[in-house]
Amino acid sequence: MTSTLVLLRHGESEWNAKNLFTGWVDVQLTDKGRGEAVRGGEQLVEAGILPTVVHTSLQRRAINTAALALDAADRHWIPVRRSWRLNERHYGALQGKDKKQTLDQYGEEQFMLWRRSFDVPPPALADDDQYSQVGDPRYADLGDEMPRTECLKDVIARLVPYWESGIVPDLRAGHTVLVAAHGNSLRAIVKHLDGISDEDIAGLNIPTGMPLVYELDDETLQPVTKGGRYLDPEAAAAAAAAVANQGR
Ligand SMILES: O=C(O)[C@@H](CO)OP(=O)(O)O
Repeated sequence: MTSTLVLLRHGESEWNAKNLFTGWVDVQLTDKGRGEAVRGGEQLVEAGILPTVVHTSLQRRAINTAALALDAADRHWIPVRRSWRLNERHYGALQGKDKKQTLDQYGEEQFMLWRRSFDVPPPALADDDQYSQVGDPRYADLGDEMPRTECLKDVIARLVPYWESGIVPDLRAGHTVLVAAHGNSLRAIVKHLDGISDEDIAGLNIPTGMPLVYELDDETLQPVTKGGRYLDPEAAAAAAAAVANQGR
């Protein structure tokens, strides 16, 4: 027997459209992003995959994507769980910076280290920066855990406890679980599930608004098929390549 897990990156956000590093800045979806979210929900219906519980980050692009996709699937009523541990990677001092300008200023190697290396975080964001989340009430309980920058390794360290305590129990209870989150928090889940090496994860990119479906063995919760499956694999491959090329 298997359990079904659906990973869904939010639809295009306003800062995706402007090519800005986003991280914990709580930007809105664009009209295109809202359309992607609805289409994601329609794809789930066409595939006969109906979520019975949804997990989201605390960021509106993921929250609103989940709501739009579930509404399109007539599943707007299912239980919702949210955690900061599903938030996008905190992008440190790069938050709000233009990706192309950053590439031009620092060069390809440093740019890609910051974007995709496993363990090199960008410089920390100052607490008085306009894009800091210090003082945001939704993070009031975090105390020392509140990040000022993160690399993917840091995201895995804060996300896996939620995977174990929040998502695994729902899978074990037989739920079809939808996780609506972000490019890098979902890369963390995929790395954890598929056992991808610290080097190889650099090459993995997740497109916006496209459901990625994993069947997990009930006993081990290991993927039956590594990498899962996109419901529209050709469109997902093209969109993932575009994410990889951002800044160029
Ligand atoms: O800016 C961000 O927060 C992320 C996702 O949009 O960007 P990147 O793909 O460069 O990690």
